[in-house]
Amino acid sequence: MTDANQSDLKTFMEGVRKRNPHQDEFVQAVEEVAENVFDFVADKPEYQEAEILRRIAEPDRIVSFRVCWQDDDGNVRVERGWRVQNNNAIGPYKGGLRFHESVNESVLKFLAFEQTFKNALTGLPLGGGKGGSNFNPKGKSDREIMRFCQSFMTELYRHIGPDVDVPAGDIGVGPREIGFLFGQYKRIRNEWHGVLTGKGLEYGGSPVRTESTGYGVVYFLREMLRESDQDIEGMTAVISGAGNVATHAAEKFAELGGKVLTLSDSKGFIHDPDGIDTEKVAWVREQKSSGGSLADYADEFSGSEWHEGDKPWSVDCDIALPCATQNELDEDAAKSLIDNDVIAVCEGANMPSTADASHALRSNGVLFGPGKAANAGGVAVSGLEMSQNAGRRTWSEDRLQEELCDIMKGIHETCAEHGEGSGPACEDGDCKVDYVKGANVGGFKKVADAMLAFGVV
Ligand SMILES: NC(=O)C1=CN([C@@H]2O[C@H](COP(=O)(O)OP(=O)(O)OC[C@H]3O[C@@H](n4cnc5c(N)ncnc54)[C@H](O)[C@@H]3O)[C@@H](O)[C@H]2O)C=CC1
Ligand SMILES: O=C(O)CCC(=O)C(=O)O
Repeated sequence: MTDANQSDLKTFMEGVRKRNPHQDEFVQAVEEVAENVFDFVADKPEYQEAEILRRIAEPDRIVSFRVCWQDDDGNVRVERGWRVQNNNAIGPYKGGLRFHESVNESVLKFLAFEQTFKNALTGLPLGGGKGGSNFNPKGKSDREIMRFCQSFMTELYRHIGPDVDVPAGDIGVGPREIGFLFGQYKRIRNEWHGVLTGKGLEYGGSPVRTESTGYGVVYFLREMLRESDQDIEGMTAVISGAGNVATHAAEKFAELGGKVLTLSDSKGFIHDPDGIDTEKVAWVREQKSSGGSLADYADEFSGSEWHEGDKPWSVDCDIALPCATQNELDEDAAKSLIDNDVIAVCEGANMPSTADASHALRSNGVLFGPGKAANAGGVAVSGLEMSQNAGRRTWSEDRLQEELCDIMKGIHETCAEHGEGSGPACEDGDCKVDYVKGANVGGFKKVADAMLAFGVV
């Protein structure tokens, strides 16, 4: 990047920081994209003059609302709900809902911003959005969750629609919550619309949506490894998280002949040197969905250990798949992985690596698949769920598995095209595809070209 570009980038980021005070996650996500985009548009005045990135980094709108509900003891509870509609240049806003106590506007803005690029990379006509609440379903009864979801949808329904904005699940929002939300939307509107994805198969859901994010991560990893004639078979992986993405990534990694050494939650991690095979993954899924503790794994499977309060990144491995939450892998964790000669890090979660960690890994020649590319399989199959609903059809599982595989290959190709022969390691003569740059530029170009066509709106 030239000095002039560097100075423009600095001014741009100062503006972003000033307009979004105390929104660290959002600023982090914008900065990661801006570094690559400023370089890309340096000789393209049409994008510069139209201020495309400045416009994408300002959400189209943010709806914030009060959500009142009653707990089982009759107490009135008050939470906050949001929907961030970031950009709909190439299709209706699309992205999940997160219910977790850590949810705030900064987190949802970063997720909606990332989603805009991710959805563009899928090649499907999907804009970017995200929403959620600081409500935490953990420890709540089914009735309490139902009442909360009904109250949340009683406000949200005004802002969504099959051609407007189509939410789905994310942390804390699984099939149970989607059922309650969809039931309330249908009751209020008296219309059956494919207005949410991740629905149950009995009422318009798509085969393979449940597995698609985790499986997609492993398909993307497989493509990255292929570039250097390597294969998952015989490799070891450290995986964080124990939810939808983590367990399906673990299942597919094991199915393809790899050995999964760890899974984790916010309380600690399990290390099983014998490997967490598909049967053990099924046990973890059942244990977590019934509200049980991951720590019990060590009693259930001999030879394994529970590490209270720790993260799994110091365990020796070939591959790391962070699949829990943002900024869970910091620079120290990256150094441990580098010291253990990790080959690849592929992000199942959204922005799980800090900026310093991402830079350290890439500078040291580690293949690095950013979340907006690697975890796009979930929203891609959501896009296919929308197509099925619109056509009043359900496609076969085989067809959807094949489409998912093809879409992940396509995303890999886009990243390779725009990230070829660059990246921090090039300075040391160890040139690999820079998937971060490839994903940022590939996603940006698709959205930017549509925005150019619309003029200044
Ligand atoms: N579900 C989906 O289709 C997609 C999810 N993602 C991302 O994947 C990540 C995981 O989402 P899901 O598996 O769907 O959620 P989930 O609710 O099924 O599981 C989340 C997992 O992360 C763990 N976790 C949450 N906060 C944590 C913390 N502070 N420290 C350590 N562990 C923590 C939980 O214990 C749980 O095991 C999130 O970043 C989400 O945005 C990305 C693309 C699609
Ligand atoms: O399927 C969807 O629309 C949501 C997926 C999502 O939230 C994500 O990709 O982070």
